[in-house]
Amino acid sequence: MFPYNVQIKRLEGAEDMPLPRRMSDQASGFDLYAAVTEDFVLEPGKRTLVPTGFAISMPPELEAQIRPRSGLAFKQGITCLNTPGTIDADYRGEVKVLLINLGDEPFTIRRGERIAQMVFQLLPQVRLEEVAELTDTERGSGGFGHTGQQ
Ligand SMILES: O=c1ccn([C@H]2C[C@H](O)[C@@H](COP(=O)(O)OP(=O)(O)OP(=O)(O)O)O2)c(=O)[nH]1
Ligand SMILES: [Mg+2]
Repeated sequence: MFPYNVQIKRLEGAEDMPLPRRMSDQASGFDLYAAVTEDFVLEPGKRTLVPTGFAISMPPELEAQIRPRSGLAFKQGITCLNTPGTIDADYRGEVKVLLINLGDEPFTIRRGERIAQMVFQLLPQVRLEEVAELTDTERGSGGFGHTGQQ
């Protein structure tokens, strides 16, 4: 049922941190815990890179996405600035979460709080092939709302 093994390594100073965790059996995301060493106040309109205290290694056909938690976004305006954040399969550094406060109030990031979630995705292996002409389609180059609003 779980065919993809992803290795996870706790980083120095994060021995006490919970590992990313699914909060229900079939949750898409593993919730990520802030590994800040002290409380950090994120003022409205500001952004910060939050450590998680771990690094991962996954098979090349996977990527991981860092996504916001909707509760934090709805209640406090806290989201990921670069959502979805991309964790490349060959990245071995600490997974970090780029949070921004789009709310009206300062938001305190505390160690051990769940601040985002990590979703693994299958990534098709693609190589780009340069050509002089592309195939024709009905849409052609129409886009950006060319079919109208309704
Ligand atoms: O939310 C994020 C986004 C990225 N990363 C790490 C893992 C990822 O593999 C690496 C590079 O991310 P990305 O490709 O998005 O950033 P870049 O600006 O293109 O940096 P690089 O030139 O290092 O690829 O940074 C995170 O830890 N959290
Ligand atoms: Mg990159």
